[in-house]
Amino acid sequence: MAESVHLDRRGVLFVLSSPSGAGKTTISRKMLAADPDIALSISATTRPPRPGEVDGKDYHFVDVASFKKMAADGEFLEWAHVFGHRYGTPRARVEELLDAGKDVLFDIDWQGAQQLYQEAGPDVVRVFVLPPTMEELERRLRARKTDSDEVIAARMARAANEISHWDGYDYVLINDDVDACYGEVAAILRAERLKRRRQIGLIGFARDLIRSVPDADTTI
Ligand SMILES: Nc1nc2c(ncn2[C@@H]2O[C@H](COP(=O)(O)OP(=O)(O)O)[C@@H](O)[C@H]2O)c(=O)[nH]1
Ligand SMILES: Nc1ncnc2c1ncn2[C@@H]1O[C@H](COP(=O)(O)OP(=O)(O)O)[C@@H](O)[C@H]1O
Repeated sequence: MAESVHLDRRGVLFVLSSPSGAGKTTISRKMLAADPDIALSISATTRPPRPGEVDGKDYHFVDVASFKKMAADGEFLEWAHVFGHRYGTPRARVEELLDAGKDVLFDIDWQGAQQLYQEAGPDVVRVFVLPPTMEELERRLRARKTDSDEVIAARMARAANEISHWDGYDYVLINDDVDACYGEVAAILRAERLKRRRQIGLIGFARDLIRSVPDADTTI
């Protein structure tokens, strides 16, 4: 059997955004569990941890002074205020993952998606997840049992604003059935990985194929 071919490619910066409660964390976890070639960008945040969240795994939980220092030192690829707290993407981990040949998953809001796109342009793939209805969104926020009524009300109040940015994304999905939605997200990632401009190894591979034909007619 012929040796299998491995071609180098540019990593995908895969952004998942949604109004709070629509299911992006659930979908992210499925992606990370199923696919060893993509890893999560772990954001820093000044919001307090929720029960079950692990420092350094879900977020880096930091105080405002530390966050401000990180921002002033240029440690963030992007950062934004969300729900009265600061959230930012540390640059170093993203660079390390890309250097190691991984794709990177970002669970960030529309402001982050916009800033990342300004930094990394065509390497970024932006996916927005919508809830089937606003009633279902609120039901999910309550079912999660991680936030007080006050926090849930603030997240619902902000949801319409977040949704209004849907048209700044490359793909928009409705998370009705979570497995179906995850299947769509996985299909997007598979197709984006195959894009010609990401497959930088193709240039040499195609050239070698052509050169390997002794009397190739390469005139057009
Ligand atoms: N711009 C930006 N947004 C972030 C970052 N990390 C998380 N977010 C967004 O901040 C919002 C609040 O996140 P969180 O408090 O974990 O609640 P969630 O909406 O239930 O996931 C979500 O829209 C996240 O996508 C970040 O590093 N940068
Ligand atoms: N398609 C779905 N149908 C029903 N419940 C869902 C679905 N997707 C996610 N959930 C649930 O809704 C809640 C919010 O999901 P989560 O992934 O935390 O949202 P987000 O990260 O967007 O805030 C969680 O309890 C999760 O289990």
